[in-house]
Amino acid sequence: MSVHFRKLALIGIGLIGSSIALAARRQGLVDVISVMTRRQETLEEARALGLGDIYTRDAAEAVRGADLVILCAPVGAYDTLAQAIAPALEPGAIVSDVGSVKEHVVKVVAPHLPPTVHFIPGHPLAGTEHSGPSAGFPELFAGRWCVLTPGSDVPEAQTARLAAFWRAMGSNVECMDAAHHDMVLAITSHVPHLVAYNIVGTVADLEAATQSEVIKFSASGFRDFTRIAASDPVMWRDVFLTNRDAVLEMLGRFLEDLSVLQRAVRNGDGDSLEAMFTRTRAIRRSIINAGQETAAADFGRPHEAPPAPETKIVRDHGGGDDA
Ligand SMILES: NC(=O)c1ccc[n+]([C@@H]2O[C@H](COP(=O)([O-])OP(=O)(O)OC[C@H]3O[C@@H](n4cnc5c(N)ncnc54)[C@H](O)[C@@H]3O)[C@@H](O)[C@H]2O)c1
Ligand SMILES: O=C(O)C(=O)C[C@]1(C(=O)O)C=C[C@@H](O)C=C1
Repeated sequence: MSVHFRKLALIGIGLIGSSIALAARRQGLVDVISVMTRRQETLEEARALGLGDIYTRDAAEAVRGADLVILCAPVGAYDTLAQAIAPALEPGAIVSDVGSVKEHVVKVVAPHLPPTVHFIPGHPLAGTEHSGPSAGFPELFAGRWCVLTPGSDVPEAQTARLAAFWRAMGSNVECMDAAHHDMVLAITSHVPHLVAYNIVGTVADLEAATQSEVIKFSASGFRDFTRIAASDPVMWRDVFLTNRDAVLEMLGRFLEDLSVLQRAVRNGDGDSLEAMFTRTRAIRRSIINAGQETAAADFGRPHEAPPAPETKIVRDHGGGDDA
């Protein structure tokens, strides 16, 4: 099993696409990188940064001859992009993506793909609030999880090959089914972003209404929220349009728990508040400790031999054939 690919096609070259280009190049995982994007201006930016070897606005041309294709555009563009690349895909190629939602991706991409390719949706749980080709950096995936959601028809060796690619870029890899992914990410990523967008919007409205300098004197806790709320508007619009059910379910749970806190504040229930905050402080500390352990992995050395496949299977995939 080889972790090396002849030609990697990146369809979309923003924060995630450019980080893959830089990491794959640095680790010697690919011979040729073709870069496709919709706008000429973005393509020229990618070219100036030297992110690839071939630059095109034609998605079919980008994937021709590629043995690894990764969709790195906002998920709202996937349907059209899948249709465009399908006739040009090389038999045996791995087709993957990095989208923040997974059931929708399976639903809109899989029906267009020929049966000769291996479709393995993916999601690196790593990012920043920045976007565009110049936002990428090769260490983005180091010590971070990458979730793969292969359908049951995908040979294990192909999933292991893609998992080895992500591990060579520094990621830990876990497989799960698409619906489980969407539920977990709804509460750990999508609802937190919604909360950040909301609180920053509320503060801005209050500032305008009271004509006071609320934002100028904001403390660092609020500034942490503004970082998240600065995330790409198109990407996040698409996340909420395509993971609606899971987000609404988790938002309901979140609002119930918030009203428990509201009651504790109203009643002056210090014991409940302190117990809650003690629990969440412990969670933060355990995340930081776990992060330090995984980041200590030996990422950064040029990739020499493919690591043994040790991809963890969390659940059988149940969503691959719903397309
Ligand atoms: N930003 C994050 O934190 C993060 C993390 C993990 C996964 N993701 C996922 O990665 C994907 C890309 O996100 P990003 O942060 O790199 O976004 P980005 O805005 O930085 O880049 C998106 C790129 O997609 C391309 N693009 C946009 N519309 C297109 C279209 N219609 N056709 C072809 N190309 C198009 C452009 O090259 C653009 O630069 C999204 O699906 C997102 O859900 C993002
Ligand atoms: O660090 C950040 O800025 C992010 O928001 C990254 C983050 C997240 O952790 O929620 C955002 C969206 C992704 O799909 C994966 C990662």
